[in-house]
This record gives sequence, C-alpha cells and structure tokens, in this order.
Amino acid sequence: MTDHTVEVRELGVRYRRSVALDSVSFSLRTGVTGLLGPNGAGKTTLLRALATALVPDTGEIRVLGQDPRDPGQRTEIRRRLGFLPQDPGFHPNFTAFEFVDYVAILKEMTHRGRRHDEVRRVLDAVGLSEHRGKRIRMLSGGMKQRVALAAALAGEPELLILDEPTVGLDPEQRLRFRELIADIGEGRTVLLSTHQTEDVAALCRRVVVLDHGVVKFDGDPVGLSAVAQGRVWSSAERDPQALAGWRTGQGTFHNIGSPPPGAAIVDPALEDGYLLLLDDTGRRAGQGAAA
Ligand SMILES: Nc1ncnc2c1ncn2[C@@H]1O[C@H](COP(=O)(O)OP(=O)(O)OP(=O)(O)O)[C@@H](O)[C@H]1O
Repeated sequence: MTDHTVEVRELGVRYRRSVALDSVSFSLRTGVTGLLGPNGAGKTTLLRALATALVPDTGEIRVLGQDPRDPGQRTEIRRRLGFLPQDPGFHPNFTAFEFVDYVAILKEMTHRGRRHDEVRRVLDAVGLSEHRGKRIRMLSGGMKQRVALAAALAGEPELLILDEPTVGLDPEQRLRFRELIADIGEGRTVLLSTHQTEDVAALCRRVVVLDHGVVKFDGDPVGLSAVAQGRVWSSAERDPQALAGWRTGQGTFHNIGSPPPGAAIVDPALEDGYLLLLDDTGRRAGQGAAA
C-alpha cells in the first residue's frame, strides 16, 4: 500500500440482517473530503472502522501507514487520530474542560501542564473558553457538539474523522466550524460525514458518496454537480414531470429530472447532482432486481 493517509481496500462489514459496507475501496490524502450518503448508507460504519472502533469482516485498512488489526499499530493510530463520533459518550457531570482533558489523557498526553494548555487551546478554537467550567449537562446541543469537536482536535491529530459534526449548530456556528475545518485541512487529512451538501460544497475538495454500503461517486464537488448537467430547470409553476421540485426564494420552481422540451435549463448545484446520482443508481438497482 502507498503513502496515503488512509487506504481502504474491499472493505466489508455485515450486521446480522444487513450488509453495511460492501467491498468499499478508496484512499485519502491531505485536505478535506466529504462523505455523503442517505440514512443507513454505511457512513458511520465506515468511519468507525477507520477510527479503530469497529473491526471489519473483510478487506484491508491502512491508517497513517498502520494496520488497525495489529494491537501495537492500533494504539499508534489512536494516538494520531481525532475522532468525533455521532454519540461522543459524554459523562454529563464532567465539565467541558474535564471531558476534553479526559480524551487528551486517553491519547496519552501525559505531561499535565502541556496537556492543560492544549485543552485550553482547543476549547478556545471552538469558541468555548468562557464555558469550560460548565457541566456538560448544562450546555446546549450546539455547545455539546463543539465540546466533542474540541476533544477530537486535541493533540493536533494528523487525521481527523468527523461524523456529522454540524448537527445541532446554528448558521453562525456552522460558518465558524467551516473556517476551522478549512484551516485544519490545509495541512492534514479530514474526513467529514454529513447530510449537508452545502458543507461539502463550501469545504471539500473531494467527495465520496456512499449508498447501500457501496461507493457511488468518488471525485471533486464539480464532478458531482455535473451529474445533473442539463437536468435542472426552472419554471413558474410546479412541473409534474420533475422527479423533485421545490419553490425557491425567488418564487420560481427549481426542478430536477428529465426536462421537457424548451425548459429553462439552469446550472446544477452539488445537491442536484447528489439527488440525481442516488435516484439513477437506485433505479438501476431496482431494474437489476426486477430482471
Ligand atoms: N449495531 C448494528 N447492528 C445492526 N445493524 C446495524 C448496526 N449499525 C448499523 N447497522 C445497519 O447498517 C447499515 C449502515 O448503518 P450506518 O449507521 O453505518 O449508516 P449511516 O450512513 O451512518 O446512517 P445515518 O446517516 O443514518 O447515520 C444500516 O442498514 C443500519 O441499519
């Protein structure tokens, strides 16, 4: 395997009833990569496997050149990794400081003074300096999310894995979050799972789309938008031919699907490409099943 930060080959994970990942292969280098997919696509499963929180059934993983199956190498990955899981497992009686400090201890930052400096630095980076002494149960959902992000950032990890980090953030916090992640992505590798196509369009130089445990797209955001080229149009009234359509702020309808002759074609956004990609592949799968 090569010098990519992450390399995954033919990864497979099954739960009792379902296949969560089906022969997933991809690699990651420096920069921010978005992982998009509908509910149940397998995103969390993939991130947990990369973060060494889950052992896959089949396939190969290398994270920072290390093999998570080997106990020594697994520890090495955990030290150099920042992981923001969907459910961070907060102890509600911990303060924000205590929680981040606890995660820093798990990352083997043994020097107390330096560790505490680092905890203050990351809490400041997520805008929580003033709240560091508050108990987590007293914090709002958005603040809890930022505590979890601070914990993930502790120790300047070379690889940052974020599972739906913008859930619960208000628009201003989301903007701050984007700035922060964009800065981190300058020198490091960030993998960001999200339902928010706007976050991907704003932040990511690369996007991987997962659906039913399979990689459906792996390329740049412009390429994902291009899936919808010539398949997005605007109209004064709702177009019954459209696969999906919604009224925009301007009062016109934004339609995606197969445009009727003479339709007013508009430039596609990333969201249009994503929706059409899922529909295209869903339909192909349906035809396959019927055949
Ligand atoms: N612990 C589990 N036991 C059984 N099935 C599971 C388990 N975890 C996930 N699954 C199943 O595996 C599939 C992939 O789930 P996963 O949580 O990885 O998807 P996801 O893309 O992260 O979804 P979401 O966006 O809703 O978080 C789903 O069909 C899910 O029901």
